[in-house]
Amino acid sequence: MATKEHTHSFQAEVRQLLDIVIHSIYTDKEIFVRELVSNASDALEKMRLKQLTEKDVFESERELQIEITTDEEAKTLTITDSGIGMNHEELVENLGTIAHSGTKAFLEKMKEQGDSNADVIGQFGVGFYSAFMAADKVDVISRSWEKDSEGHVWSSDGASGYDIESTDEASRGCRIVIHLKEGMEEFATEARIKGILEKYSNFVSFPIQLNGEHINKVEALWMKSKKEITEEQYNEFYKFTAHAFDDPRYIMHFSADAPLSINALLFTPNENTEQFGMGQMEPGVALYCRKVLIDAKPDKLLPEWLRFLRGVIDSEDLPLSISRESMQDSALVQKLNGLITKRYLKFLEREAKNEPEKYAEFYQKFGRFLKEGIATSFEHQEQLAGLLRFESSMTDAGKTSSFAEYVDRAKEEQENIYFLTGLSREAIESGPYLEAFKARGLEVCYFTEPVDQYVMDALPEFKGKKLVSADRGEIELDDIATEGTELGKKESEKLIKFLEEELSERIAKVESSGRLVDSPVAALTPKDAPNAQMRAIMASMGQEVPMTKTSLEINPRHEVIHGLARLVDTDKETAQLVAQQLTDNALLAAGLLENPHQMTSRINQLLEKVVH
Ligand SMILES: Nc1ncnc2c1ncn2[C@@H]1O[C@H](COP(=O)(O)OP(=O)(O)OP(=O)(O)O)[C@@H](O)[C@H]1O
Repeated sequence: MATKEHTHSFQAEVRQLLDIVIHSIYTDKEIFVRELVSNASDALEKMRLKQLTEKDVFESERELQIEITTDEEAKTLTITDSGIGMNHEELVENLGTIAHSGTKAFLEKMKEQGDSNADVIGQFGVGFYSAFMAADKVDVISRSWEKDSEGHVWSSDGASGYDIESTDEASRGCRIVIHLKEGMEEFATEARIKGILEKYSNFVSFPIQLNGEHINKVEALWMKSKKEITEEQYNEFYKFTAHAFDDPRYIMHFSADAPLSINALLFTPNENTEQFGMGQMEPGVALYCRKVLIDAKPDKLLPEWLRFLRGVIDSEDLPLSISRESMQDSALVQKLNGLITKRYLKFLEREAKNEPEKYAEFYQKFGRFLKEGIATSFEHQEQLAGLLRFESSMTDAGKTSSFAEYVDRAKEEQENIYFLTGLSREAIESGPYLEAFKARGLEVCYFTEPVDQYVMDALPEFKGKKLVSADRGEIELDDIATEGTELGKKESEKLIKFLEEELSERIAKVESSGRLVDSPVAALTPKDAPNAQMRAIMASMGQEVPMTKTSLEINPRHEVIHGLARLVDTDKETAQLVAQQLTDNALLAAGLLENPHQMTSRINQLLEKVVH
């Protein structure tokens, strides 16, 4: 029963805010339910803490919960909590002025923009006052937890001010009655409210009853300690949040207090659906703030190449009202992104070490994402490079290795890590480049996926060792003693001169080197020019492939080279044919031969000479 009447004016800033809220064309009006439920949950949490220390609590036996009722006839939505409540002074302070910084920032921004831009509400959230987006009158019936406190009814139409009356009929906590304005009747229907609660408030720690039905039955597992959770619970939670039918491959659950307060539960799914040609996955790690959903599919929370992860990240440090648009620029979100990505990669490092076979399976399905990470940004390159797996000239077919293992196997003074890209292990091993490295005991990593060319182009080094493609002309390899006598210096110079003249249209440079073992010649790609793999990718993408002349390396110990050197003096015509054919052979082996048509007639000419 009301006994005393007060009439209060809103602080000027509140009036300004309400004016914007009421007249805004912001479409996501449902967020006011989230804001009010979140306030109720905060008030309950404060009550829970009070009960630990205070003896004299009003209605101390009352259950801590949120009750929501809808009344279609009266066009009202009522949200009741048994939290700490507010006394007269607190009602004036909290619901008549603007206290929290988020709303202040909101008003600043509005002033800057000078109009009631719809998006801005979504960017900042306006807490309690958002109720006026849907209401033409709001009653707050509240009684503080303190024993000697009185109950009050705060009431406003969101215009100039509000009334506060005392009442002796209030229970502890807050009952907020939203009188819906015309066109907002949907918020008085049970189904609509149920949908909103399921979307935003599924994991609120206190029971939420909607018209007597308990709605939020799934626990916010990520806020609990690992020890309290069974594998079964994790799996069930994964299925619930990721809409999955199978169990996850990896579960990573951690919490941290510094530098940010984070509770994260991340699931790596079993299958990579992108492998089945099902299109690009959507990001699926939801962002929460103290168990209240901020965004179910934020696309800037983690790097794009982690889009396969599912689960939840909860950070107390984020304002509840942070929205999709403002997330991208939020320094906090960027920090979260960096921290969590690092943690996840560390997690994978541990898994790879402890259970290499399980990791190999993961890598087979999800390695592509790690490679995407290397190719698209520098930020986590070193960690990502450490997670790569590949076959090499020192592993058996089907067995993989890592860069760290490569470095362990290499001699300490070896400054480079050598690799080759190709279509398959066989293609690389039958190519012209490997023999020089094999003969010197140098390991070469094999990369056989088309995307590898981009990955290796983007990756300059691993832990101080340069990554060098073994088909590059500028690599200096030590001379080694192999069988056969070397061509004399004079003959060699003469032969090189002849070859450079004869091949000038196709070849930039001819050199004699100790690199080759079994082949008479090899074509090497100059520095910075696209190699065979890259040229194939460019051509398949319809890009113009630049003309680059390769250099030709000759093996001064090879019989064919010795023979050719003799022919230069004795039979120039045959020498020319042999030189051209050797070049074609080298380009063909390197995957660089663009015009094979002349080969057949040339081979026929050579055959004629042989059978004569
Ligand atoms: N159900 C409630 N029970 C007790 N106090 C409440 C309740 N709802 C709101 N309040 C008080 O009113 C204040 C203002 O609420 P409002 O929603 O505008 O901002 P906030 O909750 O502080 O900020 P935000 O919503 O951005 O987190 C709260 O800080 C709280 O003290």
